[in-house]
Amino acid sequence: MLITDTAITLIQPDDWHLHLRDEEALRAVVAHSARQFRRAIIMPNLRPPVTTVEQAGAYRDRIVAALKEAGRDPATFTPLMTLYLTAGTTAQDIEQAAAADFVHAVKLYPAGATTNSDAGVTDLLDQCDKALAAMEKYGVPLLVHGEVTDQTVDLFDREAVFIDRVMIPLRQRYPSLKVVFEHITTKEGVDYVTQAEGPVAATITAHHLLYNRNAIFTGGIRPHYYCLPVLKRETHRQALVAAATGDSDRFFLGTDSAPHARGLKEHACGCAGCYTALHALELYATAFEQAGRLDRLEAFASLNGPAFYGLPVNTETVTLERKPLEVPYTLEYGATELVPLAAGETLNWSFAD
Ligand SMILES: NC(=O)N[C@@H](CC(=O)O)C(=O)O
Ligand SMILES: [Zn+2]
Ligand SMILES: [Zn+2]
Repeated sequence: MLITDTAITLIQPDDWHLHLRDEEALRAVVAHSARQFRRAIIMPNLRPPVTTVEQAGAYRDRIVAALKEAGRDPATFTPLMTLYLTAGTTAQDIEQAAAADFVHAVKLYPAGATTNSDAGVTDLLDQCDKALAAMEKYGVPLLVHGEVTDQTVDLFDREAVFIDRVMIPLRQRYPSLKVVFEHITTKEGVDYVTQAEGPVAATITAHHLLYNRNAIFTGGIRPHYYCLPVLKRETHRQALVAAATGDSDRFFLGTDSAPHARGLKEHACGCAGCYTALHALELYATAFEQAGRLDRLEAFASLNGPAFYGLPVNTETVTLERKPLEVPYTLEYGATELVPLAAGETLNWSFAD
């Protein structure tokens, strides 16, 4: 990694948590991720969800076609596909996933926890024993949206309660199962991942590093800062920054870039998700620079993820220049519009093409 007063050059990063959607939306966003990242773990929460290897293969083909249509060489961006875990996922589904070179993980959405999670699992340990045992056996990682959906649990406590009610019993029953605690948002999440025995890691988004929950309520309600798990108080943000910029190799980059049409965000019941694929590395660099730890960006963005997934480190490099980047107010999104995170603000870094 090379850091000068005017630029940072690092091994090209990967995005270990990305929503690309489908059809028009996919065509509108895919080039943004392909511009900055070499690979990405593609979330399977489409409607209907991607539950089989066959569906994952077809989705991958649509991503590749969209890349070509956007004028990008598909050889420069590899979608790493995932399956959506349901009560119907069989050991055979997992065996097929393990045998398919383009499927890299299985994703747990607790039913009702987030966008397109209705097909998710209502009781993981009860419903998914055979699938989890097969994942442990074949080394297929389980990616978790780690929030309980119990309506008696406060929204801001759902991640911490998930650790006690689901994560700890899960890891006791399947101690060698690889688990990625996706988009962690709390000090409890950081502490758990730092201390847990066995193959456990976590992704952290740029928005959870940059903002606390005040961002949702600054001068009025700001729907473009609403995502799940929701932003937390400042002490949690600080714990996330310490984890991302610290010495543990268990934390790595996952943008959770989750596009929703502007009209569905600015709505009486607005969708959860922040769009960050446009300027992901600029946002992460801003957070690492604020912490005085730009030197840790490469491990977080480019080294720790491949090590956990057992994939090679990329050979290409990318450069961020210290040059103001004005984040646009809106982007085209099929026939509608998309509002990127930090719209209208100016960042100190610009990705160099
Ligand atoms: N993060 C979000 O707020 N939304 C994601 C789903 C998810 O990752 O939970 C989405 O698909 O829109
Ligand atoms: Zn999620
Ligand atoms: Zn997500």
